[in-house]
Amino acid sequence: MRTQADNRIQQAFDRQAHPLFIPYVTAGDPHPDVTVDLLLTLEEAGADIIELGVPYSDPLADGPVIQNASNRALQHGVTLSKVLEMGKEARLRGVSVPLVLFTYVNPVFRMGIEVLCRRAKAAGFDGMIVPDLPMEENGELLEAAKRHHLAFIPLVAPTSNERMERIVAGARGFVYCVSSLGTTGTRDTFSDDVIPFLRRVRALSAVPTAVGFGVSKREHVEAFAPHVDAVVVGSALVREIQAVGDKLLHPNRERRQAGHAHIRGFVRMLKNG
Ligand SMILES: O=P(O)(O)OC[C@@H](O)[C@@H](O)c1c[nH]c2ccccc12
Repeated sequence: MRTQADNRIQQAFDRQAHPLFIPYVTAGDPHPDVTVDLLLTLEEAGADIIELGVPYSDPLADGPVIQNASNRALQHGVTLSKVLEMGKEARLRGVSVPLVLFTYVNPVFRMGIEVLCRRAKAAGFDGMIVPDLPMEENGELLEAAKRHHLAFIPLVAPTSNERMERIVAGARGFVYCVSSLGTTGTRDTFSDDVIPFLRRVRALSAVPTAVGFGVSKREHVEAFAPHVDAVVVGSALVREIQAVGDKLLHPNRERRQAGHAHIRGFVRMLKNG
């Protein structure tokens, strides 16, 4: 039985041309007051689903770009609770694309799995990604997510091998295929075995598949497009946001709008070429 959240994410996959474009941004970077404006800008630019990252002090899976974004957000006191409030504000201000809460597992345990799932759903989130919670330990979160109609989106890596089937079997919303080992961060090229890996996951998965890690150029999107249902772009976008951070925070409205126009242009270039 498809739940409402699956439906909102599933509707995105049913209605939009594939691959969908899924940007990741760190909530609170460059400032908490800018985050919801950025979500509106990303939706205007054509984002089909948005991954909103909770900054964390020990982001093991992240490269320097997102580590720095997390640090900037943490300096502004951004917490999991505040990110949930941003989700609520985004819905009130008309963000309609599915929102996926991205968080490391510690903040989840600190808030409590049941409380987090209830509050995330109430705040308008449709799914969640928790990269440092292995399948063998995700049972309680999987159950709570299902109870609260939140899609639990697992990560699979080229090294998942025999665990891949079980990881994919628990997926709701979509499966996140990690293109390469190591941490997040833009890459110029990808190994030849990424596409066979993507095809393997797609053959196993009952839900759509997305590829992330390193996607930063239009040619990456074009190369992966036939083999996935969505592409995720984080670091390359976070880097652009940092580049126009001063504009996004400028007291002058025209300067702020120029910052948002830059982000819209970057997303459109990646998504549409
Ligand atoms: O930054 P990249 O290389 O474009 O990859 C997406 C990534 O940023 C986003 O999905 C994400 C941010 N932090 C993560 C940690 C683990 C897995 C995924 C992520």
